[in-house]
Amino acid sequence: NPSEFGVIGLGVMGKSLCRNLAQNGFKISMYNRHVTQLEEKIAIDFKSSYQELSDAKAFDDISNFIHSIATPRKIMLMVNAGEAVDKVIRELQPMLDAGDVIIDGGNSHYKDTYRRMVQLKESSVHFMGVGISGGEEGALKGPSIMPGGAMEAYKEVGKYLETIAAKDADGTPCCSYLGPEGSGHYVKMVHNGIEYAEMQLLAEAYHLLKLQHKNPDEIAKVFIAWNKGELNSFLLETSIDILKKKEGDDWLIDKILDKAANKGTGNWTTVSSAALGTPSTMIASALFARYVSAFKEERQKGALLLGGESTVPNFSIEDLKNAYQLARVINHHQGFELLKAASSNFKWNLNLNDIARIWTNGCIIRSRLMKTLSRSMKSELPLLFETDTVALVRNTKASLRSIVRVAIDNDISLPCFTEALTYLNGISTSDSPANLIQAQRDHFGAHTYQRVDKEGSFHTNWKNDPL
Ligand SMILES: O=C(O)[C@H](O)[C@@H](O)[C@H](O)[C@H](O)COP(=O)(O)O
Repeated sequence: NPSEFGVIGLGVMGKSLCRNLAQNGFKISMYNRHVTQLEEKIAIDFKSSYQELSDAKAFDDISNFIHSIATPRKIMLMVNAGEAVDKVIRELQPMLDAGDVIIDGGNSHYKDTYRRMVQLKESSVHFMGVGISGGEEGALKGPSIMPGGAMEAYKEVGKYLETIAAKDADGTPCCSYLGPEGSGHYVKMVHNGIEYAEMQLLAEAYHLLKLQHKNPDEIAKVFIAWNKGELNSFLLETSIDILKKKEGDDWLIDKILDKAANKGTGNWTTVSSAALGTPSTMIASALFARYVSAFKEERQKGALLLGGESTVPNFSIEDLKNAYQLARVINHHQGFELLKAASSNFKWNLNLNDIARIWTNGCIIRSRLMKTLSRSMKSELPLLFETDTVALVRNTKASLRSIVRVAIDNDISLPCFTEALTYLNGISTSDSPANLIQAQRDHFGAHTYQRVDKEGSFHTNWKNDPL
């Protein structure tokens, strides 16, 4: 009997998805390419390692793999983003039939996804860019899935993706068709952008508590209390696990080098927000905080040459908690505003409530806040101006102000907390100083300006002396 679904690429995510598909009763074929003598056994060894894969077919020859799958074929690529995807497509395309569906489940750039869609269209093969979030465990037990591409293609593969996906509070799959072209990968990219700022906010809270000479266990206790309430989230739980992890008598966290890496999605999100003219300032701050962290030697030299004397910051846990809650809401507001801008710019007609719903389970940014947003978010109103958020701002802004003040007074760098307050003040300033910017642009570049008292655009000879 031919298989009904194929998976190419048995890395961490590929393996978990195969087991998830098999555990859900799907007849699958698995393929991993030859690289070294090791490869020889990858697919076959993997098959023999798990009972649920007993009916699965394992291949290290791509043509046998292709011919083991019923047509129209449904094949998911789980290979590294970039050239690896193009290489596999070049190998596959000559062997595929019209109507087959190729799904790219990796963290690919949405523009690459669109290019590949156009390329495969020449062979009447569908290509879908599908964001998959949740890491190794999520992929096995139920990830959050963000499909983009032709609806016609989704009709072929939706059943498989929805079955393996996490389920929301009502039991509905955290997977539904999002839109055309690279919209699926775009939504996953923004998911990761929000993830960057969420992680950075937790790192900044950890930093402040550590500067109060709290040890990792004591910091974990603070986070455990937060996790019981409104602030409950997967990333908070992850941070608690990490803070409690010991190596002998030492905490492992204290042994980890403070240089944050990245694989590109935060960068792409920041580039896209700049291109779309949407201020995703917290995601950008989180990305650049990772870049600053990479300059370890310079930071050590900076501490000696430029640093102030280290002082113990005096702040209340209550203020930190409120500041964290508000900063998270501003981060989500900016993320959804970026999705809104992309949806209108690319004419994708994204359903923001459904995206929030898909992000309530399975993914890295799943949280109680996301559940609230999936129910309350009204697409026409920016999240920040919604009644509940306005009330939250009124109740917690003082805390955010005091946390940022403590950072400034103690020479502590809190990029995301500080940016949250800066953005909040900026977006609630009716008379900004941008009028001087416009005049300066007109002065040195004749770029013209608009007036508050007359329609039209104006240019002024700013030099009082005649030209
Ligand atoms: O949603 C997810 O499951 C993760 O976001 C996943 O996609 C991956 O862990 C990212 O690559 C992390 O991004 P960085 O490597 O850039 O931190």
